[in-house]
Amino acid sequence: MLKVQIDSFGYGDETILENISFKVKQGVHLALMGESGSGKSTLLKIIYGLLHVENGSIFWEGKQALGPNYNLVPGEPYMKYLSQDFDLMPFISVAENIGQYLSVFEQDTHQQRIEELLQLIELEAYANTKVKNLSGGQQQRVALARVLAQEPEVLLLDEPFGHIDNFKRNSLRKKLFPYLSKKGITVLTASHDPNDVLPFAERTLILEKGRIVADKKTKALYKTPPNYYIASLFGEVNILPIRLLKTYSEIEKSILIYPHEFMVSKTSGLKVTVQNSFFKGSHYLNEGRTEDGPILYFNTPKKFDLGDAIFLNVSLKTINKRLQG
Ligand SMILES: Nc1ncnc2c1ncn2[C@@H]1O[C@H](COP(=O)(O)OP(=O)(O)OP(=O)(O)O)[C@@H](O)[C@H]1O
Repeated sequence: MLKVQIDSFGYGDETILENISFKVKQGVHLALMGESGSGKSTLLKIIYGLLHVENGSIFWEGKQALGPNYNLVPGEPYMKYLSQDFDLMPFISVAENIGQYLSVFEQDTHQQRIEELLQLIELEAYANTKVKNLSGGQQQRVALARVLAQEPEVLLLDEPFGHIDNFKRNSLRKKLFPYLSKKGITVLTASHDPNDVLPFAERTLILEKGRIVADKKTKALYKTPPNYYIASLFGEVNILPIRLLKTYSEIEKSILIYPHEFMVSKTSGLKVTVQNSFFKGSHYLNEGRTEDGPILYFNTPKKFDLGDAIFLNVSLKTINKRLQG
C-alpha cells in the first residue's frame, strides 16, 4: 500500500499542493488527471523523493520514504520515476542505457532482460544505436525501458507517451499497461490523454489547483462526472439545460452530456441548426446552435451541411443517471 499525505507544498511562497491524501493498493494503476499546472508532476516528484515536504509523509508498505533531505541520491530503491525529461546517456547505445539500470547481481540474465525490454518498447532494431541518434519519441521509449529494468514495485509515469506519435503510442500502451499489471507493479500515471486512462487505470484522481477534487473508479468518474471540469478532461462535453428537452421543461437544472450520447432525429426533439461538421475519422463531431442560443456538440456517422436543422434527444436513462450522479 502506498500512502500519500501532503498537508501543503509550495516551491516558494505560493502553495502548489494542499490537503493531498490518498492510498493506493499494491498492483493498482491510478491515473492522475488535471489541467496543466494543477500539480501532477509536483505530486509525482514528491512521492519519488525529489522534492522535500515539510508537512506530510509518503509510506510504502508501512515504511516511510525519507525524501531528498535524507537520501543522498534521490529516490527509493523500490520506486522508479519516468520524468518528462528523459535523463539518458546520449553517447552510449540503447542496450547499454538499459543495461546500466540492471542489477549487477544478475549479470547472467542481463542480455535476456535487455531483449525483453527492447521488445516491449519496440526498439529491437535500435539496440546498438547511440541514444543521441534517436528521435524524441524513441528516446522516451528507452527511458521507459530504463525505469523498468530493475522491476520497480512502484512506478511513477509522467506523461509517458508525450513525445511518441499516435501510431506507436497506441501499440505501446496496449503492451505496457497489461505488462505492468501482470507484474503486479503499482502504477501512478499523470496524463492528459484519456486514452491512457480510460482503458488502463482502474482508478483516477483529479487535481484542480493543487487539490484533489475527485478520486474514484475511472469508469464511474467518466459515466457520472461530478462537474464540467472533470468531464472535460475526458474530452468534449456539453452543459445541457434540462428545460431545453421538452419532457423535462419544469426542471431548472443542467446536466453534462457527451457528444456521443445525443441521438439524432429528423422529426422531434431539441432543434439545433448545424454550424459546423468536423470529420473525426470514425464519426463527425457537429456543432449545433439551439434556438435558445447555447451551442451543443454531438456525434453523427454522416456529415451535415451548414444550416441543416436537426433534432437531438437524450435517453431517459442517461438523463436520470446524470441527474442523480
Ligand atoms: N521548479 C519549480 N519552481 C517554481 N514553480 C514551479 C516549479 N515546477 C512547477 N512549478 C509550478 O507549480 C505548478 C504545478 O506545476 P506541475 O508541473 O506540477 O503541474 P502539472 O499538472 O504537472 O502540469 P503539466 O500537465 O503542464 O505538466 C505550476 O504553476 C508551475 O508553474
